[in-house]
Amino acid sequence: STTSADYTSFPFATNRNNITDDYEISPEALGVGINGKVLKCKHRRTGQKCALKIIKDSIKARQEVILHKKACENCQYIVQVLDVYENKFRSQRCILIVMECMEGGELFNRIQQRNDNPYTERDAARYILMIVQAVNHLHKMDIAHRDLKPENLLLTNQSNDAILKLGDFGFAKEGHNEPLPLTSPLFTPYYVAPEILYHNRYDKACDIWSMGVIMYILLCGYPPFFSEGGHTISSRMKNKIKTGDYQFPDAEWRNISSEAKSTIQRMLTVDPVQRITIDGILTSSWLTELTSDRAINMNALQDVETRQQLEAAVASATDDQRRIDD
Ligand SMILES: c1cc2nc(N[C@H]3CCCNC3)c3c(n2n1)NCC3
Repeated sequence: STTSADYTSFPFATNRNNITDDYEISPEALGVGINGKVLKCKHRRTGQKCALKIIKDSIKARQEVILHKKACENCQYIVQVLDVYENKFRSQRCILIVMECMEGGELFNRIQQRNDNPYTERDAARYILMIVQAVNHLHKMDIAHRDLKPENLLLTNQSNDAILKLGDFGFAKEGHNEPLPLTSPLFTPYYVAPEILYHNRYDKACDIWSMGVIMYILLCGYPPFFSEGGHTISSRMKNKIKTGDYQFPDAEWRNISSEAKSTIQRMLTVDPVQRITIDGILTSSWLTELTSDRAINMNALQDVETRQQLEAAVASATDDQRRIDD
């Protein structure tokens, strides 16, 4: 069960010494989120640049750290947790998470910089595939992230072939590990809620919905659901979300494949039970065609380059031979 007891002690060693013994912390904030700031810091011994998140100690804070550290192991698409410290500042107990520094910043800013020319389907698919891999890794560990958004998707560097990684596990939740005692004679089914019978599967389904919104934005540059005017959510916008009322305006969506649109439609399905799962996305024709023919294309491209290099080499060797003959 996920009672508080599970999160009072860390299942891994944390550092109790003062973090400034090992890291030089710069006042420069890399980013600001609702549950904490992220500062730049540098490992004194190795000089490695890192990111530091300081959160007030609490059961929720411990849950975030435990799930983030567990999730990042064996997954290159989740921001790596390098160190965890338990320190006290002015008698306030704090948890400090040292992470790899994602120098490319938030995907959110990258999308904004592109303002009116959104990604090509291929570029978008490159990012979406990395997000899908991260979410697949989480869902296979029975973890739901529950806060998927471009602000929590970070890039390793400023280049176009940067790797996209998922961070910020402040809302993450581990599903029920043990099966419910549905079969136990002591279990009275009269009072059990439907979501319990779904084994919290709808938690994971909300990640799929969020991915659908992110995929939509990557392909056209604006969100499927928005409120006229300001950023605050309006009741009209809420109703559009509840009824799955969105469009694919022709101007931006005319040249986008029907596979991409149908994949988005399966992700933006209002009923969580009908919504496509992460396995459904991994085996979707849009992703498989794109990644497979991309692989083929990559090989073909390399073949062409190799052939051109060979021809150039032969040509220059022939010139040399002719000069020698002359
Ligand atoms: C690791 C973690 C991290 N978090 C960051 N920013 C956080 C701020 C809160 C919302 N999610 C993203 C930034 C980073 N990094 N690097 N580099 C630039 C900005």
